[in-house]
Amino acid sequence: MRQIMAESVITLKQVDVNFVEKKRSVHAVDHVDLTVNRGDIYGIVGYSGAGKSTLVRTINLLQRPTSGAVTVLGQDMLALTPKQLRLERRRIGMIFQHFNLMNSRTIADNIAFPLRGRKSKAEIAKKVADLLDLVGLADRAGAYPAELSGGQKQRVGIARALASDPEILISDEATSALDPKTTSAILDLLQSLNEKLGLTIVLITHEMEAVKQICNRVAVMDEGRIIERGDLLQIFAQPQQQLTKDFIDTTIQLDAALKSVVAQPAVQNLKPTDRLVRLTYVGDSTDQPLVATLYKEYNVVANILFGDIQILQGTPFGNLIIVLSGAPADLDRTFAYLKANDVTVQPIDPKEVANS
Ligand SMILES: Nc1ncnc2c1ncn2[C@@H]1O[C@H](COP(=O)(O)OP(=O)(O)OP(=O)(O)O)[C@@H](O)[C@H]1O
Repeated sequence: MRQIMAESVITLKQVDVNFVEKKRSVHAVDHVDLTVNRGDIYGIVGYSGAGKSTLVRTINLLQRPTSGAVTVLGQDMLALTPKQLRLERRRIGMIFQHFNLMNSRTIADNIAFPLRGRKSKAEIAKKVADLLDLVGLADRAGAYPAELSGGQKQRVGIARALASDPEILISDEATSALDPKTTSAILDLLQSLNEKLGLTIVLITHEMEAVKQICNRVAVMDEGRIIERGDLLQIFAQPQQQLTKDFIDTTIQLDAALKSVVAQPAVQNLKPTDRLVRLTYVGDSTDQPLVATLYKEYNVVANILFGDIQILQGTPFGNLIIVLSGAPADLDRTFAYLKANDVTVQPIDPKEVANS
């Protein structure tokens, strides 16, 4: 059988960035290893100051690492001459939070800018028209940036980044200045470019929601280090680090759900043997068969107080807050059954939630 091997397009090995200033030094990136494969949409998530921007800027050497190795599309980036580096950077597009457009030039001129002197006027005009079409702005070629909405400006940023047909696109908080609906539309556009053009995307963000929408792989960054990484589904199903869990919980607004759940009578009047738990699962088990099985097979009644099912890469990701009532031995068998079926069970202490 023919095996399709993943082709690595970005490899960072022990990349370290230390900013030394007069009075202090900042270890912005701390010996990071990272491999991004062709066709990935690789999310890097972390709070402000975690080192995400600095890390991704080492990919195209906008930031030179203090030490470590950077290989992009088979090139040892640190071995390139300045001229070679300029050429290599054309294969790595970049988009930014604040769009970085030239306000005195039209949309078409902004997109044409990286192509000047490299192609004939007619070729540039054709390319710009194709790019505007690709990002859904075919009718705005003559407009100026100030006449566009934030989402439209980012579409121009994307078109400009694609002008030199890059194989990799780095997105540095590209949706952070946009409202949720516009964010979602821009993420959809990035996903369609990944599919249509085979574009590899590295997406840095402080919003797990964005990662959830389009990424197939994710790394969580904290204090310059990658503290956890993996396939999106694997990370959502079995997060190991508290920070990763916190980021995932933001996507289901769990804190708000817990607060309202613990105020409900079903929780206020828990019997000593009742168990208030959170169930998390990735995959086919949906709430209804699960609840039916617990009752039929184990005599345990499950009262669902909160349920959230999202679809990640076509696979359900479910979170239930539930009261389980039954005889202690039946409850024990229920927990064993849930564990065997890869459903994570976490006890919830109502007092702790109420006081948090
Ligand atoms: N050129 C610089 N000189 C000195 N310190 C810097 C420089 N660039 C970044 N830093 C510091 O490095 C750390 C990491 O910053 P970085 O911008 O990479 O984080 P981030 O996760 O991208 O956060 P944000 O989303 O806020 O940009 C921060 O403490 C920051 O102050």
